[in-house]
Amino acid sequence: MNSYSVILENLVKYFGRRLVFNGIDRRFDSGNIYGVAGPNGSGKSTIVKIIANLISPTKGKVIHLHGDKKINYEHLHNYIGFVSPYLFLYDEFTARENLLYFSKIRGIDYDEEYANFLLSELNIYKRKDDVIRGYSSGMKQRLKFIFALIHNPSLVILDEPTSNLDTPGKEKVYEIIDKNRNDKLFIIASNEESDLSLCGEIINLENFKNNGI
Ligand SMILES: Nc1ncnc2c1ncn2[C@@H]1O[C@H](COP(=O)(O)OP(=O)(O)OP(=O)(O)O)[C@@H](O)[C@H]1O
Repeated sequence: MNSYSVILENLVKYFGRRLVFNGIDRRFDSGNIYGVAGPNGSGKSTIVKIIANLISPTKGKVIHLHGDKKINYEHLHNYIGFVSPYLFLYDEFTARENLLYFSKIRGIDYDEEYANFLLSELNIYKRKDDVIRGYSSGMKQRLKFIFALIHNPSLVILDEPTSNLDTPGKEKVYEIIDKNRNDKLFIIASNEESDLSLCGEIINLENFKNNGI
């Protein structure tokens, strides 16, 4: 498996005149788990969305490397798994249909066996043919993990990964992260101490608020 890296070069984000963060230079390498911390509104979701190329930085850039090859943004979705409170599932479809259509949209072969394995791991296999509308918030969160992992991505970005999860759900998520920590790159945005305790290195966004004055 090739290594995967994300390089942030002088990343700056403003929304209008409000500075979110300024001057972030970092390199993240696979085989590691990185944390992004900071109080509510400090920019954790914003920075991970920028890393996933869902929104643009005001200044600076993000480089994704697979081995020593730079990845074009149009192919980025093949390499990234993203769990986020901002990710929406199709409420009228079942879990299985959601996974199937998601794979089609992404142009990846749907691996039913692997999907069933993940559904069992996350303990929602028995509900896979129920429409999502009837899922609890914790079940939806479990399904988001399956979405993030189904295409075996090199980079897994987790924004508030354990929100709505019960203790067995959290433990399962930590177990999956631990199993994959050697060959994937994990970036976890969270304020939960138990999430951050998995991380070898933590960026606190409070340290990137100065205006350069
Ligand atoms: N689309 C947007 N337009 C304007 N301001 C925004 C937008 N998205 C986020 N912000 C602002 O950017 C700042 C950072 O928000 P963000 O959601 O990244 O913080 P967070 O650290 O993830 O917060 P929380 O811990 O509450 O989830 C906040 O001041 C927020 O109001």
